[in-house]
Amino acid sequence: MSTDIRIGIVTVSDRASAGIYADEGGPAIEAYLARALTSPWTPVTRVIPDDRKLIADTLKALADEEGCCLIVTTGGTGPAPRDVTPEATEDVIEKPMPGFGELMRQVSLAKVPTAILSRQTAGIRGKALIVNLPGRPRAIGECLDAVMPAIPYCIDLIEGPYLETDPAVIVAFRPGQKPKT
Ligand SMILES: Nc1ncnc2c1ncn2[C@@H]1O[C@H](COP(=O)(O)OP(=O)(O)OP(=O)(O)O)[C@@H](O)[C@H]1O
Ligand SMILES: Nc1nc2c(c(=O)[nH]1)N[C@H]1C(S)=C(S)[C@@H](COP(=O)(O)O)O[C@H]1N2
Repeated sequence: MSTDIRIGIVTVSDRASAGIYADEGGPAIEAYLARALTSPWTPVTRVIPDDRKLIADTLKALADEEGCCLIVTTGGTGPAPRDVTPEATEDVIEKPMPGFGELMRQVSLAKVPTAILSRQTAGIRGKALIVNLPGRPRAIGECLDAVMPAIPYCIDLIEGPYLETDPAVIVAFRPGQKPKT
């Protein structure tokens, strides 16, 4: 079992990558994970435009070369012509994990009726779990609160590192194990 926990954080936004606005999404994901995880980990961050091949190449590099066990993307999940993050994710994953998108849309719908416009998905590439989040920075906590309890066990199952969480923030669920409270 590796102890070097590396997590990819990818902002997919034409405007943030061009410097038209400051990227708030990547830092919000990093801040969320810094609160939720007690295991030491290293963020590997990227800010890139909405280009299908570039997104796919970035996800591949983070999984295969950077050794990230988890890669969280933000942005480019909607219906606009340039929104291609789910397609790029599907280009590189070996196993789709549709439950992530289903649950995130379900919880998001309680916050905003346009939650159904996000095509956010997730999947496994090698020993990495890739999870898409919508671009709006406030969507990050809304979505991660829902799926984070299942992420450490998912990473156990793909033979990644053991992620410990702060139970005051996220109670990680591992079947057969008493949850740490
Ligand atoms: N990375 C980000 N940092 C800060 N604000 C963001 C970011 N991504 C999106 N937003 C905000 O959320 C709104 C909706 O996101 P939208 O779907 O238009 O952007 P996107 O498709 O993710 O990025 P872009 O249109 O620049 O490629 C934006 O108008 C912006 O205010
Ligand atoms: N939790 C949550 N989900 C959300 C939103 C949000 O504000 N909060 N915005 C929605 C909107 S308005 C859009 S267009 C889609 C896609 O956003 P994206 O293209 O920025 O990824 O995500 C949806 N999902």
